Amino acid sequence: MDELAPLSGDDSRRAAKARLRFLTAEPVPPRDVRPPILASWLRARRMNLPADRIALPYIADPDPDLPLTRSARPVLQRLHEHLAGQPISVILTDKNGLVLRRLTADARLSNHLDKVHLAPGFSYAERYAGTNGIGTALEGGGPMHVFGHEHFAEDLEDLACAGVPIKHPVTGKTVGAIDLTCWRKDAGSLLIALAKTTAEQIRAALVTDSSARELALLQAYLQSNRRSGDMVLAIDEDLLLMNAKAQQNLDAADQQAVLAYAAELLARGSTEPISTELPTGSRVRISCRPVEAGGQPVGGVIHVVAQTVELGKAVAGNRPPPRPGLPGVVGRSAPWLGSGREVDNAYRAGQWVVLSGEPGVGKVALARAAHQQNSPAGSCHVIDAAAAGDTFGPDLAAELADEAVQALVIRHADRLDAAGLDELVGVLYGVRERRPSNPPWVAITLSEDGANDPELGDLLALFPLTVEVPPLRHHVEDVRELVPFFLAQLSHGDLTCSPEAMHQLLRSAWPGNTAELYQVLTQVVQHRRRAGTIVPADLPARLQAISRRSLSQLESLERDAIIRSLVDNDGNKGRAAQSLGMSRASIYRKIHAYGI
Ligand SMILES: Nc1ncnc2c1ncn2[C@@H]1O[C@H](COP(=O)(O)OP(=O)(O)OP(=O)(O)O)[C@@H](O)[C@H]1O
Repeated sequence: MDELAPLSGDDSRRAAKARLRFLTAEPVPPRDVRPPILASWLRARRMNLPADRIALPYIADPDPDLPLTRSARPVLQRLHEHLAGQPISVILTDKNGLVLRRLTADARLSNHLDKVHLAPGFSYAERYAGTNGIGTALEGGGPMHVFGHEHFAEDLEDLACAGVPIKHPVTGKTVGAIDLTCWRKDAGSLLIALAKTTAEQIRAALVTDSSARELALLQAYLQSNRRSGDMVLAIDEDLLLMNAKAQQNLDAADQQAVLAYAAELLARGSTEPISTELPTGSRVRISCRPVEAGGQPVGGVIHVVAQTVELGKAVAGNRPPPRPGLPGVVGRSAPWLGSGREVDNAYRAGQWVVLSGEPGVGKVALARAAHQQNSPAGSCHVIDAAAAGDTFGPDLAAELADEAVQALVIRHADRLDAAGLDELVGVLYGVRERRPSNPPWVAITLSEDGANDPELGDLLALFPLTVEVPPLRHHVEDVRELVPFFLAQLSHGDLTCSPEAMHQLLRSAWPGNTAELYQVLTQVVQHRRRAGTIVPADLPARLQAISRRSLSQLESLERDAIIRSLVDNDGNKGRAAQSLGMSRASIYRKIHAYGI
């Protein structure tokens, strides 16, 4: 049987019989089915895929700005026009089989493809759809033609498809696939030839576009590098350029942190510099300028400026050894360590500090940890302003007058009413006069909006520094350390977490942050009275149900923007979509995909 020629009537009947035999676990004569098809059927069987229907999950709203989508656009459009009204559908997918675009001129074929979910947002990877032109071509890494009964799922038996992987012209890696799908009865050997030519044209367009993009980025980088003596880096999706100064002064952890900050600035479209501390303790100012080519964003040029003379390796040989994290808290991600270092430095400098962030992110925990690090023998008191009674002012004054109190944390300061705020400001103003030789260190915690509340102006004037504590979803990798840390406290080391349960915990968005993780583990420990290993079935149902992949940093920023917009628009999805400049359909899909 010719590997790429369409099946004759006899071949087709033989393939139908072979499929039936295969599904009823009878031996399949090798001449009745092509070897790559049989191999694919076996893979589908191993994955327990249903053969009687197609059951695909909706994966994600395709990004119209992927380099592949952009480069392929004119090629697909031209082919679509040439096919003028023919019942052939032109389909572009990413490297995982996620359908990015579908162009179909024929309404009947288009309806059928909708029914079998061969549509943008669904993945035709073999692991979901079984044997098919897209998934099987991607699996085999070469052109693949799948006719009628050769499809594993019965729903696809009326179709024929020819898929060809698209390889990146420079890296040679598969970046996507092109697929032509038509009715089984219309299939001809030209289908695969046409798919191959189209894949080649897209590859050529990728060469032109990626060199234009890379050239624009390189020019912007070289200009910045020539003009400034700063550490300069440039990034796009695949490329990282770095000058010698950045290479010498930033170690791997610092580089990663700089790139994470730059990605955040680029996503926000912000050119305002940010000041921060890097994991090795260097204080720097980071700014990021977006670079465009042909009106499309291609990446950014990052400037990193050292803010103190002690900057890490800038003083060669004098680099202080990296300090460990603060006592009593765990987590090694750059955002978490960065916040910890800022609070720690503030404590050592006697600088009062505002800790702002979502509920349960660990604001009080960080303030306590900084105190523990620097004055382990002294006492640190925490007052909750949300529970303040009539005697809030006098209680606070008494606490602060006590010379033994070296640190005071006032949590939820933004929940005080106007009178409470006045009292707080009055007491804090008086404290340095009353304890001139031994002033206490004071930290207040605010919700993320509190820092911008004009009512808090007088209070905030007393605090020169605000440290943002990141939500857990922005450093979810720290869950790996938080879980054993909390389990040791809650179960005295009797319980450990299985890799499968950890996998589920790492996938949650943790809207209640670390406090929610602690609560979940408390529940698990209470329900599981026996010592041993926590498995997914021990977790609350909502965590067991999470099957989404982990979100990238940009995706989690997008999810946050959608949540904020929904809150601002009282949950009205239409208005939220409008204010974000996305369609209603997109916001519905994203709400579903991000599990909002
Ligand atoms: N990195 C961490 N390591 C260990 N424990 C942590 C960490 N972060 C938070 N916790 C613990 O998580 C719980 C919640 O933290 P914390 O009370 O400090 O949050 P918060 O941001 O001050 O909350 P809220 O805004 O509700 O006042 C506490 O039990 C705290 O000890």
